[in-house]
Amino acid sequence: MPADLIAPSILSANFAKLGEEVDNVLASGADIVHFDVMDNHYVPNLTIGPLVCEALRKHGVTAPIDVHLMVKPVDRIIPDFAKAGATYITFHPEASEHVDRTLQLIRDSGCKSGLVFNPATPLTYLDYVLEKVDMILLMSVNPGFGGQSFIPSALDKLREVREIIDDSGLDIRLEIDGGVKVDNIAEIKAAGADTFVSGSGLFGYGRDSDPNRYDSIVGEMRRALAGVDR
Ligand SMILES: O=C(CO)[C@H](O)[C@H](O)COP(=O)(O)O
Ligand SMILES: [Fe+2]
Repeated sequence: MPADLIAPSILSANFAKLGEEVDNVLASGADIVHFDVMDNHYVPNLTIGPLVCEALRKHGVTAPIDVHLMVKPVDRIIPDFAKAGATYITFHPEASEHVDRTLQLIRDSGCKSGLVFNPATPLTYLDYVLEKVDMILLMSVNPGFGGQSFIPSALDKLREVREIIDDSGLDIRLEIDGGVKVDNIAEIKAAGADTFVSGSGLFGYGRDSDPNRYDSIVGEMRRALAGVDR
């Protein structure tokens, strides 16, 4: 069974001291850094690019960096993120002209590849490309902003994807993104997720981040996860 990975979304971190924030949340026991890239075109918000990813690597971050691309077009930014130190690069299939080519480009760039599904995006995008996918990311909010509420239909979708992955016998992570908190993380794992993005639930969206709380929140998430089977 794949290990549970906690993936703080730095979208809700204090950007004025990002390196410190990432160090603190990783020291609290989080596993991978979720890096939200928004282009004010595919989604109505604008965030960070390869320079910031590279800066985190230069700062000394060695944990995997999970780049969630919410951009259109997709392909031209992939080599830049690979050079900047991305570990995973995931993208929304409807933002790519050629999904198979984009997945291949990510792997050829030396990164792990993933497809992201919005709440209303059908899973048929997985047909024919499953063998080129290292991660499936299900959105449990509509993309563009942190701090939104978990959309419950994502639980059924998780169960569906868990079955697809298990039936395939492939080594594919199943990540959930949006509205994940201490109080719902257990039922999300029970539905099949193994990688849990949490932004506002960890850093605190719209209020001051408090590094002293990261230990206790990551600890509470771990305890909640330990109590359920996938
Ligand atoms: O991709 C995202 C938004 O498009 C973010 O990763 C996501 O919303 C995480 O933030 P929160 O845990 O606050 O929902
Ligand atoms: Fe994300």
